[in-house]
Amino acid sequence: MTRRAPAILVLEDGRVFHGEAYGAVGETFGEAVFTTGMTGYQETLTDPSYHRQVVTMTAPHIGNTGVNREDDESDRIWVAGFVIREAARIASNWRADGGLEDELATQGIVGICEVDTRALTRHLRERGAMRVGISSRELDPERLLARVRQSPSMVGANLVDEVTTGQSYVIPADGEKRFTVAALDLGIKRNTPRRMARRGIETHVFPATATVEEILSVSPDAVFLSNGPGDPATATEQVDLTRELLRRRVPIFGICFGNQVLGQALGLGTFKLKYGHRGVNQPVADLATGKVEITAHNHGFALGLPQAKNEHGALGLPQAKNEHGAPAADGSPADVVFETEFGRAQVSHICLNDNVVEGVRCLDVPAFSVQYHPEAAAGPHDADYLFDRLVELIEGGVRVAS
Ligand SMILES: NC(=O)CC[C@H](N)C(=O)O
Repeated sequence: MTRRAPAILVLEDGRVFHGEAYGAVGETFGEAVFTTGMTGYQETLTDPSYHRQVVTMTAPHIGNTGVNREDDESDRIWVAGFVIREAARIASNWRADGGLEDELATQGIVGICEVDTRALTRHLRERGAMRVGISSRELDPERLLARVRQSPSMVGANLVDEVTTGQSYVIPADGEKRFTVAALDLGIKRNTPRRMARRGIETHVFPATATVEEILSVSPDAVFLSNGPGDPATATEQVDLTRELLRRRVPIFGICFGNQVLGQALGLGTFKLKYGHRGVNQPVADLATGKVEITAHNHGFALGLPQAKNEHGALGLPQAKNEHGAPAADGSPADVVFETEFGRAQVSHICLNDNVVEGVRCLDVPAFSVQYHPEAAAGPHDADYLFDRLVELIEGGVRVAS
């Protein structure tokens, strides 16, 4: 085996990791984040929500299953850089049609391997997500650090226009068409229309700049607000559009960035989590049923309710109040109902690791959204029922006060 070129990774706070070039040889900058998924590197790499992020895989052995043409979540790799511990020397999977490293190199994605990813992850958990640079060209940490500190921050980054489709397109229903959904592409993953198609939904995907008139021109039964990269506080156009849809009582379902957009349309704020939630084993409670689901996450921001501060002075879940404004008897978060311009809304889901708001549901207009990923690419599938709730919402079967 030929020796790899040396590479360095330098964090904004000056911490340096040494490794070897993996994928394209070169230099890259972005926000350093980690994901704990033991599987699904291909879905991660091609998820547009990771645009401008340098992703560290905590799974220690990456590339084992190569890459295939079926698991891509979009038509390219979006991560700004890729950090792994050990590169698999052989790709072995019946669906593989290439190796991961070749794919990264072909797409010009700079990566680094032989990094102590456990130490890097612990550092990010202690200090929080921060900017990072990887280089297999500039090997002087001080010089690279200066460039890291000049690179743009994720806070305030408006990235939706960089990932959205240029043209609208249609994903047909599987079998008989029952419904039409207009999806606003803020960085949509391919598996979402696929999950909808299974339920007889034809999805019309629109660019992020679509107007209400354009969206309503396909007579949608519901509007879907997709996941996407960047700081949701910059999504003012999409928030305005969502407010107009709420005013017209068009059914709405949102995922991740879409949840942050719906939440803002309801008057909530967003805030940056210390190091975010990324992985495929995050426990979420559905407060309507009391069930806990294991879910896929990829978010660095979350919705905060106006009074939202927990005992650590952070995170999204407020002091539980019932609809009369009194503290819930058992402190149950299920009673977190808040007033919006569009009637009452409720926190529908929370993350059991840290109480972050993971979903909201309107009680007086037909709209709901979740911060995590029911499309489950890559897995697990516990939250698939949310697409059934979308169908129920369309059919008017979801509890919507008159
Ligand atoms: N997956 C997503 O939609 C991410 C939303 C947003 N960019 C965040 O980091 O929170």
